[in-house]
Amino acid sequence: MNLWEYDLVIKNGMIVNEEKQIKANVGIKEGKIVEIDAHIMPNQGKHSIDADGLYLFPGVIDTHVHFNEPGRSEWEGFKTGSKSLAAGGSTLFFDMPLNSHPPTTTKEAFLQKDALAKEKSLIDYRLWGGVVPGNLDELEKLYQCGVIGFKAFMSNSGIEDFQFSDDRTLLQSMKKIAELQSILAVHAESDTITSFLSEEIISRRDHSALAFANARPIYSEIEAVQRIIAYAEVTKCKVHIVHISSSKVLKPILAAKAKGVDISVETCPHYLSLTVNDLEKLGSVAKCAPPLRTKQEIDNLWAAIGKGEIDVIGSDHSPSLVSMKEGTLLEAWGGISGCQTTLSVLLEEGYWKRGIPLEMIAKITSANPAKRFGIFPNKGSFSIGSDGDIAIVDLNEQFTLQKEDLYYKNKLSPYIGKTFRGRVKATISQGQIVYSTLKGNKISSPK
Ligand SMILES: NC(=O)NC(NC(N)=O)C(=O)[O-]
Ligand SMILES: [Zn+2]
Ligand SMILES: [Zn+2]
Repeated sequence: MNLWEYDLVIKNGMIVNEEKQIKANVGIKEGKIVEIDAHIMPNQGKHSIDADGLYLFPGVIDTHVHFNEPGRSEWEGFKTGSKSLAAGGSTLFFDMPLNSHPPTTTKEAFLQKDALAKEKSLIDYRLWGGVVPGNLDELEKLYQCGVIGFKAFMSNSGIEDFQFSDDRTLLQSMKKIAELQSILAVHAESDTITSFLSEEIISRRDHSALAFANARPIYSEIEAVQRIIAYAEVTKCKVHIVHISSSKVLKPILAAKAKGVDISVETCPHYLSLTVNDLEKLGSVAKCAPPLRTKQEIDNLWAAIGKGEIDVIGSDHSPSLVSMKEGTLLEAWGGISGCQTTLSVLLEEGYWKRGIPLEMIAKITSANPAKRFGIFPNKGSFSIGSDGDIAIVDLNEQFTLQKEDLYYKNKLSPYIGKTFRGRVKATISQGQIVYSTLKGNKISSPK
């Protein structure tokens, strides 16, 4: 007979879901939420957490990380990557097909990566499959392996072993992905525009932040988005536009949605908090593509979030060796490490500075991604029968991020030294406490 009714009880926390906040106790058993009630007694749980004064968010689903394993595990890896996510309140991630080697463009590569993720990840995960010129015949096999969706680039990916897709590759792959009823995530920048403009600054040897940003302009994103929308209309393929840097890119996406195109959109914490001036000041630690924009663009993206126009937040954690961030801005690795700081950035910039409701933050970090990628309500929901995936947050705790706080293999972050209000105190993934800084009478286990 089981002595305990629940494996874990979290009492007195304020539960935040996409619609409302309620104060209740939560009972978790065998990895699932089995009770949400004002009356569960804490001693009914084998383990218990006193969350009085704390907020319980549905575990953050990070739809966009590059953990580089196998092949480039010196850059990150499933162990350090998932530990960083857990420390930031994430309980599920979708790993991108590129920056690992081999890239996840074949069934064999999928199986190799999946075995490593299974062995090493602290939290739950899914893998993206890659679309590259020449791997059309692999898409169905990848789908059968259980990929969460497919990813293609419309411009240079920054890495030799993952080529961007020409228009014909896009059309053929989208037709296939539509048949499979899966989804294509797209890095939408025009290669023609970005390479044309980049050649100019390279020949001028202009290494300034503004030159880099101007060589990857907003209209290059808009052009790519418009083209992919046209291809979505032709093929009826579901699409998801990753990491938009400006609300101007949102306009054609919203217009397509209104016309019935099955399209969704992601932005990242860095487009919601950092500007091209920060790139100038911080250097290549803040280099990414598309690049950081202006304060006005940040405000406009937040306004769009307030209106519910952005579906999903992904960190686009794209780490590298520290040495790859040295040298000039044009040579340095393009990608920001950010998977640990998503919730803190959203709480500071969204909730505290701009009054974005906590429910909206829960929606774009958890409920929406789960719905869009077909895993709701098992994931992304605070309800009976859902996975016990919870981030316990002290909204009022202020902290200044230190390099030593980071669990990344390479401790790079544009947020080191920045102060945030809202700190993750513990993370529960499928009922297991995978991260906790709760102490003393706040957390108890059988003696
Ligand atoms: N090779 C990359 O990881 N690229 C990533 N880099 C960025 N965003 O700067 C991305 O997602 O495009
Ligand atoms: Zn990208
Ligand atoms: Zn990425």
